[in-house]
Amino acid sequence: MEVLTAFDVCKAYGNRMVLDHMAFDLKKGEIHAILGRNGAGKTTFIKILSALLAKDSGAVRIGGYDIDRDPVRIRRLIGYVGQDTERSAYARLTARENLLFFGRLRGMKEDQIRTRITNMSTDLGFQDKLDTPFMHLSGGQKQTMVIMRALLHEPMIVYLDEPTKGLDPLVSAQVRNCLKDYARNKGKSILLTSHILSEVEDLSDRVSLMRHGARIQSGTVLELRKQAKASEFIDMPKSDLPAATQDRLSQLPQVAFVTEREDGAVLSYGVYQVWEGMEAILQVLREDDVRATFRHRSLALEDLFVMLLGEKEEDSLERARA
Ligand SMILES: Nc1ncnc2c1ncn2[C@@H]1O[C@H](COP(=O)(O)OP(=O)(O)OP(=O)(O)O)[C@@H](O)[C@H]1O
Repeated sequence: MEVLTAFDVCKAYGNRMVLDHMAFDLKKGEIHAILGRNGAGKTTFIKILSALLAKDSGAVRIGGYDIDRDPVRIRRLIGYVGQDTERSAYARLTARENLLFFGRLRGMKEDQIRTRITNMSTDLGFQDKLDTPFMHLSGGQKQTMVIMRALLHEPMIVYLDEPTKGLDPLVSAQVRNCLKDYARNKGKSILLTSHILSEVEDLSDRVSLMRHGARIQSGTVLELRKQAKASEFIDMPKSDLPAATQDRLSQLPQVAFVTEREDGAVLSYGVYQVWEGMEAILQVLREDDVRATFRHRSLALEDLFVMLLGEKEEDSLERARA
């Protein structure tokens, strides 16, 4: 059952189209991640879904309400964790005072707020920070408190814009467990954006890929994996491969996709059949008398990101498999 549907949502800043007929839906109890490169329009879209920013056209329904007719009711149904953590709480109040204040504002009873604070702070290892003024918390601790603020009144839908940005690995894992529990055991829905693809893979039931303000793909991580142009990768240090060998390898019919790791140090050759691919690659290395260290690995969400969203896709590094 859908708790949120959005159709044909358009938004321009001046004459720059940022959302171009964006469509999206969120089901009850679902964690749905929106992925896209910087500037794809994710934050703008979430602000529109939160009734914080007006769209130019299109339709959004949340919990049976239309966002143009019932923005106030819709705001009551959602919790929002934006990227501006600093301005999401009162600096001089302690974390507990902030949470009590926002809970009261949401119409919660005092004992209900206190119980939620105790439970969430235990889950997130935040008990000993509750009485620290917000301004004296570290960046990660502030972020944790802002997440608690969003979940406090147990809203039907929570939007999280890069929720674990700036958190250490332990706290990130606690936040992820807390979010999973919120969706799986309380039946709530979560929309998140993240650039940490392992996190998306761990958390999400569904993923939507966004490019230039529009959704270009949607599905489970498994479904997206099936669309990949290659399923196995042979990684080799670029410095081990002369340019001529790189050319020959990229021309191999067994190689469906070539990508370069962000730092430019490693080339990844995507193949369908690992043995067949490896044999062909080794043959070229032998013929060119090149000694290269190489590593085999299976497809990661990062590879999908480059294949489906990356600029390299348009750069002809990738060749369609005949
Ligand atoms: N208030 C604004 N006025 C003008 N342009 C804006 C405004 N807010 C965002 N933009 C532009 O709209 C585009 C989409 O921005 P948005 O923040 O929605 O992207 P995003 O996908 O969330 O990016 P990121 O992953 O970097 O957070 C960007 O090019 C941005 O510069």
